Amino acid sequence: MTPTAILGAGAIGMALAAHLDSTGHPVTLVGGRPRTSITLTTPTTTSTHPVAHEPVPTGPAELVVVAVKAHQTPELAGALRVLCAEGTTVLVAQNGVEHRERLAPFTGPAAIVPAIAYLNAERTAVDRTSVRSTPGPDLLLPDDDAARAVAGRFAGADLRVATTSDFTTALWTKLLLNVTGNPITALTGRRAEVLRDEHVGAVAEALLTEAVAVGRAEGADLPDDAVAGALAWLRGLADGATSSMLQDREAGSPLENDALTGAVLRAADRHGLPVPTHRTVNALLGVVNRT
Ligand SMILES: NC(=O)C1=CN([C@@H]2O[C@H](COP(=O)(O)OP(=O)(O)OC[C@H]3O[C@@H](n4cnc5c(N)ncnc54)[C@H](OP(=O)(O)O)[C@@H]3O)[C@@H](O)[C@H]2O)C=CC1
Ligand SMILES: CC(C)(CO)C(=O)C(=O)O
Repeated sequence: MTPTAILGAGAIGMALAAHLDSTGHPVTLVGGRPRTSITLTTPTTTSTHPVAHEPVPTGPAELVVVAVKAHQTPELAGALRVLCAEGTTVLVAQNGVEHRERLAPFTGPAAIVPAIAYLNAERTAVDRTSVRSTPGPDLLLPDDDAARAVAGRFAGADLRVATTSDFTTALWTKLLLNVTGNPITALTGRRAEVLRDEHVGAVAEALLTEAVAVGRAEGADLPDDAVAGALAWLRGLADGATSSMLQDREAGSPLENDALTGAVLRAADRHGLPVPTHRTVNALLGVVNRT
C-alpha cells in the first residue's frame, strides 16, 4: 500500500505533506501538477521535502489526504476508487461542516476522518506554501480510533494536532470564521487587515450572530461570547494574512461559498431561521462565481 497519498497539493495539502514527510512518512502527490519536492515556510523556518508524484494512483493507500476545495471533491471520484480499500483512512482537510457527507459517496470501505484546519496557508508557487501561525491547534480531529491513528502519524511534526469529543461544536466554531472572514476578504479584495476596519465590523457581527443561531439549532454548544470570540480571532490574524477564498478570487478560480455560506443557508432552512445577511453575501459571491 502507498503510505500517504495527497489529493489536492495546494496551500493546505502541501503543508500537511511537508509535515508528514518531516516525521519520516513518505508522501505521494496524486493528480494535479507534477512536483519533485515541496517547500514549507512557517514563521520560524523554511524546509524542503521530497515527494513522489503519480498522475493517477496505482493502488490503495494507507492514508489519503483530501485537500482540494470542497466543490472539486467529485473530480476525485476515479482516484478515490483506486486509493480506498479496507484499512484506508481518508483525512478530509477541508472547510465547512459536511466533510463526511461530501466524501462518503467516493470512499467505499475506507474510514473518513474529518479535519478542521486552523493553519493560515498561502500557496506562493506551485511547489511552495507559506503558513502563518494562528492560536490553538493547527488540526482538530474527532475523538475516535481512526482520528487518533491519524494524529499519531503527525507525532513529532511541528504541527499541533488535537482531538475533541464535541466535534459538532468544533465544526461550527471554525465555520463562524469561514463564513465571515472568507467572504469579506474575497468580496473586498483585501487581506485580513480589512477585518479590523470598524465599518466591516458591523457586517461581520451580523454574519456571526446569524450563524451562531443556526449552529446552535444544529446542536453546536456555542458560548454566549461566540460572536465576540470569532471576531477577535479574525482580527488577530497576522498582518498580511489572506484567506483561501481571497486566493481563489485573485486567481480567478471558483469560490468555495457553497460549502461555507451555503452550509449555513441549508441548515437555516432546516430550522426555519432567518439569515438575511448570509443570503445577501451568498448572492454577491454567486455573482463573482459567474463572472
Ligand atoms: N488556505 C488556508 O489557509 C485554509 C484552507 N482550508 C481549506 O482547505 C481546503 C483546501 O484549501 P487550499 O489548500 O487553500 O486550496 P488550494 O486551492 O490552494 O489547493 C487545492 C489544490 O487541489 C488541486 N486540485 C484541484 N483539483 C484536483 C484534482 N482533481 N486532483 C488533484 N489535485 C487537484 C489544485 O491544483 P491546481 O491549483 O493545479 O488546480 C490545488 O493545488 C479548502 O476546503 C479550504 O477551505 C482550511 C483552512 C485554512
Ligand atoms: C480562517 C481562515 C481564514 C484561516 O486561514 C481559513 O480557514 C481560510 O483561509 O479558509
